Amino acid sequence: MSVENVIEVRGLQTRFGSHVVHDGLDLDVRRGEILGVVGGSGTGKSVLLRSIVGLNRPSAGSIRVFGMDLDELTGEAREALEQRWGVMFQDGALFSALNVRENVEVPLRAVPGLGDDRRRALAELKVAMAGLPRLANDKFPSDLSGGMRKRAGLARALALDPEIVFLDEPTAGLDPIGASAFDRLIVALRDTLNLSVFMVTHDLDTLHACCDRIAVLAEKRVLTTGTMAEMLKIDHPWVHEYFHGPRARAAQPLDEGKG
Ligand SMILES: Nc1ncnc2c1ncn2[C@@H]1O[C@H](COP(=O)(O)OP(=O)(O)OP(=O)(O)O)[C@@H](O)[C@H]1O
Repeated sequence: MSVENVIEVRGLQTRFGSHVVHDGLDLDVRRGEILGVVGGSGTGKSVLLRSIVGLNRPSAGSIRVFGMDLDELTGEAREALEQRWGVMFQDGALFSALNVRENVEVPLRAVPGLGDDRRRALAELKVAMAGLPRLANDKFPSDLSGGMRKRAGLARALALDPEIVFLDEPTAGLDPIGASAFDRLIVALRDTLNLSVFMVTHDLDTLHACCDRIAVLAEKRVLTTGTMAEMLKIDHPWVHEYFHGPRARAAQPLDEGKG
């Protein structure tokens, strides 16, 4: 059975002035998978996410999402493609002057013919789906904990019933219990909504708990992709240190740690 790729990146080069961040980067994201993107600080994980969603223009190479190149689309066609994904940025990127429900309503305002009541009800549904209590709807970002802000950002990413969700370090800054609850939420949402998930993370527990495959960014490209079991066998200094270092051992589920 052939695997359907929802994202295909080929020969991507990204440069800022003389600083080359990506050079000859290839990556596939398969429909229905949770792909974890890891790499040292500054290897260009967030820039890759921003490039795929069209916020950063590549210097060379191609990025196709659902078989379409964002750069070749204009106007309504580009908007239609952009509405097939949702992005949760690292700090939630919420509008501080809007409460949680109003933040989630922002993308819904682009839907033609959606009345105020229905838009409000839909936003409240997404807030609930992101695991926030009803009373969170009326709170402003400054009144929320870091974990609640992340969930509000997730609710906004889900507003338009996306097929792909991009998550930039979803568990960063969360306590271990909050992070593990967030991991479970991501898997549950993928399963119930048939999402494909592109997730930048440093969190080894999240990689174990959520990710079907992992892509490692190093040397300006995707050095390797595979399952956690495959990562454990890679003989590259950074990959080995990352997946076998002290933190990795602590994150390993007990059955994997044996033998
Ligand atoms: N708009 C920009 N202009 C110039 N340089 C940039 C810009 N955006 C990112 N960079 C540079 O690109 C490199 C990669 O940044 P990026 O944020 O993608 O790293 P990262 O892998 O996500 O790191 P971290 O794990 O620390 O978040 C960094 O050196 C950063 O300074």
